[in-house]
Amino acid sequence: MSVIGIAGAGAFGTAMGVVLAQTGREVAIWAHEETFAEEIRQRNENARLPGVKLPENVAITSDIDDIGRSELVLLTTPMQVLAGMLQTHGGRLSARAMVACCKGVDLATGRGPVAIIAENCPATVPAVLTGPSFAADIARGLPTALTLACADPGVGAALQEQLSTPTLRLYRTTDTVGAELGGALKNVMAIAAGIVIGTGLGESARAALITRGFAEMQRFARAYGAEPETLAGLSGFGDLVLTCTSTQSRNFSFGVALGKAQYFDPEVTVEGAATARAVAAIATARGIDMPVTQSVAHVIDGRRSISEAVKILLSRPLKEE
Ligand SMILES: NC(=O)C1=CN([C@@H]2O[C@H](COP(=O)(O)OP(=O)(O)OC[C@H]3O[C@@H](n4cnc5c(N)ncnc54)[C@H](OP(=O)(O)O)[C@@H]3O)[C@@H](O)[C@H]2O)C=CC1
Ligand SMILES: O=C(CO)COP(=O)(O)O
Repeated sequence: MSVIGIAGAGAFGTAMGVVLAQTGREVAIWAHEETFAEEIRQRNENARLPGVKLPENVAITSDIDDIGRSELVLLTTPMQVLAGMLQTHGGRLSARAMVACCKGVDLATGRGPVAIIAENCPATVPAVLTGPSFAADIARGLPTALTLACADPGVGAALQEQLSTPTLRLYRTTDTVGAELGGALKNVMAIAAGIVIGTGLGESARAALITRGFAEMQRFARAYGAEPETLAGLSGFGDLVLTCTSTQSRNFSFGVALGKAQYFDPEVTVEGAATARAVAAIATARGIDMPVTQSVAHVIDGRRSISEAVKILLSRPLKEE
């Protein structure tokens, strides 16, 4: 039986490993540090996904060769380390398809995961798995629906079959650009929504922010040739709603902490921060109007206070919706 390889032993990689193993398949999860791999093996649990025991058919390894010959590899590292990881290890991965689960835009290059996979692993077919799904929900077997995007329709259909489970329902598209941008941009909006709630601006303001944030996401994605339907689907609108309204979201919680001027653990993965900076820079260079994203980038870099950012957003010229 073929092994499903998972590169990145965080909450999401572990949750995917658990749910896929429940269908009887062999899964190998690669951690980049042996000490962490050993800790997971000892406890039969990953501290990044507490309370979830690993089934017997999930192996934890720190040897990239243990996932090297997998037919299929899920890439579950944070976005900002994806390029470095594939530059180092991509040559050892011979998978026919690699499915990026990370959400964001690479700050150094302005690229999404598909372009990074294509550059580092040209023989593989890149795909994207994204949508509204907290790792803890997936691992607990709660119903979850995601978008599987692959430009090759045949490979996309095969991946959809391979990665769907009784609780994880995948919808298919060939629009990888729309899928990866939806997942990247919703995290920026979640930080903004968190700031709105943290500063006490209210639920009405959050609804306005989500709606105008969605308009902004669509504008940016359109400039890259994405299909509007993709943005309106699970990978865009669906994930935007989840992440902007749940305290389970790290991006939202980071925004709340910013709004309340409270400490936030820098070790926590907050993909929207680097993505806000990356997208703001691209938007400026390409003349794409992205006021919420620009404000988030300014606030997290300390170049603007939250009250200044809100004032600027509210004093923009009145226009048609
Ligand atoms: N958690 C969730 O609910 C969801 C997450 N995602 C996405 O999945 C991606 C991963 O998130 P998540 O699993 O939550 O993150 P976590 O913070 O839980 O884990 C990230 C993992 O990546 C590891 N890592 C760090 N640097 C490297 C590297 N250079 N090479 C290999 N591994 C590395 C970390 O190891 P260490 O700490 O030991 O350095 C850690 O185990 C993100 O893009 C996120 O947006 C998508 C949907 C849901
Ligand atoms: O992407 C996610 C849900 O779909 C997880 O969101 P956070 O990274 O904000 O926790």
